Amino acid sequence: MTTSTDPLSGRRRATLVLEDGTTFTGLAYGAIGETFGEAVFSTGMTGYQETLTDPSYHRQVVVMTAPHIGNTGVNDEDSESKRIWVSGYVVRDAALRPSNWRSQRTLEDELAEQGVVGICDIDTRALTRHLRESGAMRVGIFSSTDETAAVLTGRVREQPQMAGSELASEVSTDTAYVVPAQGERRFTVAALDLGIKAMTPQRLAERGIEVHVLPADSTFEQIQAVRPDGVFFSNGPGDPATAPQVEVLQQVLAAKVPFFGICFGNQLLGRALGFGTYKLKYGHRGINQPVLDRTTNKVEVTAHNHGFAVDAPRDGQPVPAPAGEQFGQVRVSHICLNDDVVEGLECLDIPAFSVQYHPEAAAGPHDAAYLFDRFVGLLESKKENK
Ligand SMILES: NC(=O)CC[C@H](N)C(=O)O
Repeated sequence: MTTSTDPLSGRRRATLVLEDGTTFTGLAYGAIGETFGEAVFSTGMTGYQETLTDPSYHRQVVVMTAPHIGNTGVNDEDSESKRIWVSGYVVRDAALRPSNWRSQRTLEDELAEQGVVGICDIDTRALTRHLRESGAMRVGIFSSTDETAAVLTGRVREQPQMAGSELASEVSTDTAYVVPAQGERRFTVAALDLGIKAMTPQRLAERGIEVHVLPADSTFEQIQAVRPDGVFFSNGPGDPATAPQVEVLQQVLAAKVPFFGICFGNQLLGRALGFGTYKLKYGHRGINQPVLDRTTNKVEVTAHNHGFAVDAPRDGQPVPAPAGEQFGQVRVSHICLNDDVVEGLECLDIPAFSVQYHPEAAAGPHDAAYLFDRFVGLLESKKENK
């Protein structure tokens, strides 16, 4: 494949190679070099800064279906963590210059500075359709090698699969920290950082919760040490089937400490209750996914980023938790209206629930903000019964 310079744009040529041998030729975007990951697509039309900095995208190459990316630049306020986590970035038409009153730098400079290899000027519709038909798969982006397509395909196939990868430990905080409650402190929550997005503790703090963010390898004793009124498990990258935190969560549930989980946290609640998790063909990523909340029968438009899902009875009928009597009855509380994928779990006998999507809404619609209030409700009822 050639890495010669395109005379019109002055950019180097770059190649995207999927593990099935499909290749797309475009132009280098961001850092020059090579990168690998799982190719996934996001349908969000805004919020690329939040997407790029969401630790759940660790080891994924994100293809944006919105054709024009970079228009609003990058600022110091919207990042969901301290760095960009995607391992590669694929866009159709990179904005030549940002135009937004909040913009402080260009997206391309940010990608280059953080060493994120990307590609632009490829047919992202064709690539997305391919991923939709064939499923998410391993991919490489190359802008610094002249090796043949066959050689590059072979190198892509040597990369680890997403299924079976334990990644939360690679993105979690090394040390615990506290996000103070805004206004009067009403509750203390221990939040296990499996790849937590900055907006999540923020949403809790806004409701008078002091949030103790703890490293992913925290033990039940370390969680108890902050004397929490409730426990939260965050979003995060990787395959939930590999997560060692399930045992800790079972201890939390057995102790009847109020629990709320988001995304990876929902998958871990599913596994702690004895359900399986499985890999979706191409996942849900975007900010316009319709979900039904069975408690209110309301439909909400929600932000998603998940490639795995919980395998639990979808009809919403309560069933005994397969992991044992101590967990009581559980039901699927939320369902995706596009494809019937499980989007939420609710325990009926212990104070625990979770959702597969993103009520913190960064980026995304705020329809699901009520879930944080539901958690506060659980914390309140537990405190009253103490
Ligand atoms: N955003 C998340 O927490 C993602 C969870 C998990 N890694 C998945 O892809 O399904």
